[in-house]
Amino acid sequence: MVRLILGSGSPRRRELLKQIGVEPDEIRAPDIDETPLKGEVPRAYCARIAREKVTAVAAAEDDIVLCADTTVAVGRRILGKAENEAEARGFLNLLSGRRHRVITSVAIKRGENKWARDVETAVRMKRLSAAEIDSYIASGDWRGKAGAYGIQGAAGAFIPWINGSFTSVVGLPLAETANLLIAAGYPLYGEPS
Ligand SMILES: Cc1cn([C@H]2C[C@H](O)[C@@H](COP(=O)(O)OP(=O)(O)OP(=O)(O)O)O2)c(=O)[nH]c1=O
Repeated sequence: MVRLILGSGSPRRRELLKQIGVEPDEIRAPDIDETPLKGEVPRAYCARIAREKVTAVAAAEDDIVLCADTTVAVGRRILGKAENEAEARGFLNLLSGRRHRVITSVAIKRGENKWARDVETAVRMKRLSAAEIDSYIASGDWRGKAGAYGIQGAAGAFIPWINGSFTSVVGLPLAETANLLIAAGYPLYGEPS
């Protein structure tokens, strides 16, 4: 039986996999430097980080390792996870009333073989009032989330429109992830005949 290692400490990614009936055999959170390179654009950054995460997770030859990275992009600007309330406020002020992009890159390896997909979704955030920002910051729900919001929580009320993949915004694009897992030999819908 093939073993699946989820190379992610994100509870969202574990939940999303569960949604399609996938329970990892093990969780090994990668520890890499997530600093963008000088002049690096968001999509290239996100793709690089997901691939670095999967490289960083040690696994046996026949194990499948799955990693991902979610990055919020405003033009060429990369918004990762805010470190404190002030930074989170800054992110929300920047996103307020604007369209931005959420990119999730998924990377899988099995032995020497690697597979990857980058999924981009356009998201519009309504213009936020001071009261909305204050209340959201106080809730703490921004913590640990790229761009300092989680569409799956209270901030869902701030997002009137997306074009793309909802599960990708939450942290793992399930349609693409399912395809990658199957390509790597994971028996998602039973053993291949
Ligand atoms: C935009 C957005 C991001 N997020 C989350 C998904 C990711 O967990 C997080 C982005 O951080 P990531 O660096 O992608 O992942 P992580 O640090 O949580 O976990 P790991 O590196 O171990 O895999 O933001 C939401 O939950 N909802 C949203 O709407």
